[in-house]
Amino acid sequence: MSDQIAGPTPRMLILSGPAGAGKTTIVKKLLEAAPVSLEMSVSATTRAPRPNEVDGRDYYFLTREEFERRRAADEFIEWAEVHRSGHLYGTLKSEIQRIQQQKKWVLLEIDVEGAQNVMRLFPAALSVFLQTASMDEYERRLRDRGTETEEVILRRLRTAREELQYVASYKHRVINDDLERAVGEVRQLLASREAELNAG
Ligand SMILES: Nc1nc2c(ncn2[C@@H]2O[C@H](COP(=O)(O)OP(=O)(O)O)[C@@H](O)[C@H]2O)c(=O)[nH]1
Ligand SMILES: Nc1ncnc2c1ncn2[C@@H]1O[C@H](COP(=O)(O)OP(=O)(O)O)[C@@H](O)[C@H]1O
Repeated sequence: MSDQIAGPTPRMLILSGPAGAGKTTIVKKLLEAAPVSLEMSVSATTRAPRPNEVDGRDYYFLTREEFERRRAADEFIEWAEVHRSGHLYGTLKSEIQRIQQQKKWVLLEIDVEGAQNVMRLFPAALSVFLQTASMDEYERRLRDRGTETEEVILRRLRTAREELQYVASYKHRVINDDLERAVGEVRQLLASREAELNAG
């Protein structure tokens, strides 16, 4: 599966967590400032873009046919159907290659299922599960964001409860109650891992 990717990089950060946990917010802050040079792998998805999203920057927005064609052509290192939404999400090999060629850290913001597959392929990757302080807080944020219907919110809450069972498979867990502290923790993890890799 990873055959086309030269030398599986240990410089990879996998970030997962329930919808509304703050992944997008934290990724944005990391891309603004981090102790290592890192770049986001832009995923492909069959879901529709939100009003502020740009094709090729936030996601590659594909039709289901195009996604399936690329999947059949073995263009993904992993893919998953997320949130029982019926929508497919996947990490393109070409993205990993593009970032590796620049000798940067690869940042993957992917769901728990996809993350399990990537961890198998790249066991040396740094993995972080992002959590909110409580399920109540999580629900409040999801509602405050105001981008989803009630049905979607309820489905995501169910998914979030299931996802919590995967926490143990991540190397680190960061609680995003205070945003600056949470971002600081992730930056610290990156710095420590980079120092470790440079030493060894
Ligand atoms: N497996 C996998 N999951 C992805 C990928 N890209 C995004 N996701 C996950 O898809 C889920 C939904 O993302 P999105 O539609 O942007 O909604 P959001 O979580 O509310 O921002 C999140 O859990 C992401 O981590 C990918 O390439 N592969
Ligand atoms: N530490 C925090 N405290 C309060 N609100 C936060 C915090 N982190 C993120 N948020 C807010 O929570 C909402 C969901 O965050 P978002 O980054 O979109 O989550 P995700 O990408 O995990 O779905 C957004 O409105 C965001 O501004």
